[in-house]
Amino acid sequence: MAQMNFGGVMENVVTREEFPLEKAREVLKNETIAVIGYGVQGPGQSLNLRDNGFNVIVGQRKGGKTWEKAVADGWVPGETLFDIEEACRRGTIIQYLLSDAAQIEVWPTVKKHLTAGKALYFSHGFGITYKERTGIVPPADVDVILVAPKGSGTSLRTMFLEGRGLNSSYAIFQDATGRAYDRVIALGIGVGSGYLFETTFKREVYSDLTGERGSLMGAIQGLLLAQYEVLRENGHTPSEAFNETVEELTQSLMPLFAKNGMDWMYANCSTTAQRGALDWMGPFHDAIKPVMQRLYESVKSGNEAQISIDSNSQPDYRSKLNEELRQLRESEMWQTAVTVRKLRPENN
Ligand SMILES: NC(=O)C1=CN([C@@H]2O[C@H](COP(=O)(O)OP(=O)(O)OC[C@H]3O[C@@H](n4cnc5c(N)ncnc54)[C@H](O)[C@@H]3O)[C@@H](O)[C@H]2O)C=CC1
Ligand SMILES: CC(=O)[C@](C)(O)C(=O)O
Ligand SMILES: [Mg+2]
Ligand SMILES: [Mg+2]
Repeated sequence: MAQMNFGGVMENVVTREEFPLEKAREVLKNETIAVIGYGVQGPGQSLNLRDNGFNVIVGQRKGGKTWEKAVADGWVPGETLFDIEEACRRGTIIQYLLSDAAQIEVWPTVKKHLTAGKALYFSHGFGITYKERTGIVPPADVDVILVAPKGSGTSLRTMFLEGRGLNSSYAIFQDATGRAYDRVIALGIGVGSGYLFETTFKREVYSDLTGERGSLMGAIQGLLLAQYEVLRENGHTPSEAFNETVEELTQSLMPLFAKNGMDWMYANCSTTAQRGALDWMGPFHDAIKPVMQRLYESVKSGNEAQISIDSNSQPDYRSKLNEELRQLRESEMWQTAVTVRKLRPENN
């Protein structure tokens, strides 16, 4: 375990150098890893595990698009692809990668096959942390562990194929066998993580729900739209409003601060821009902070979890989500984006 200094605070980080793939294979050589669910994380994690030489099977509802996708990806029905119950029976490690709402519904089936010494693995602290709402309470004689890739399962797979790893956080909720640490780290390496950051189930779910509702997904759309609207309301054309709000951010300025920090991005802009940005970052911060605090409280109280459980357990939740995504796609700002993207050098 390496100790690293993050802005003056020391934290534990596991590196691939200290826990190489060969060691991970040795730790898990007698295990059958059953990946349950083949949505977004399921394919990324199971294919990386398979390519890394682990003994892995997939459990998925029979029929339907995701079963077909698993077959297309080379999982063989009756050999490495089973219905959920059979995969749970065969697995010594059960990677529970159904959507968080579906985990509640399928829990009785999984629980039945959690015999002594098995491990139950999550990629989110949701089910365990909000157990009063999910009813997910594992038996005391199994390991309960977490590896949460900090990004989409799609990126986990593409970055693995590029020979890079996506960073993940890891946690141990219950160590029944004395092997929970070795198991969780070996799985973290196996699914294609780069570095593994230590956390707890609760801290993982609180930060993850805040991040996706906040700067990563919810707040970013709110911020961009507010600026786009103000520009449009003041007579600016769609292309001008979009270029000045989104395109310049993602194509020019975001890569600069991703690479070398915000001060470096600022330093590569005009002195006029730097003066204005340094003056306005304060007011924006002060306006947004109360909303962030409200969001965190809503996460902590379980309110956000309950909203997601209630909506995502409706039979028509997929079509409702798709309808909301359609409205976003067809908004003027994101329709302008379609035309602007065509003008990028790589699309010409
Ligand atoms: N999407 C992502 O990239 C990330 C997801 N996670 C976590 O990983 C876990 C899995 O998430 P996703 O891959 O997004 O899941 P998902 O929403 O793509 O669903 C996974 C699978 O659940 C199956 N499923 C849905 N309802 C079912 C039901 N009632 N019975 C049986 N199967 C059902 C679907 O067929 C699908 O194969 C969750 O805990 C999530 O929070 C963590 C990091 C990123
Ligand atoms: C991709 C990811 O880590 C998210 C945004 O938290 C999620 O999909 O839940
Ligand atoms: Mg996340
Ligand atoms: Mg999330």
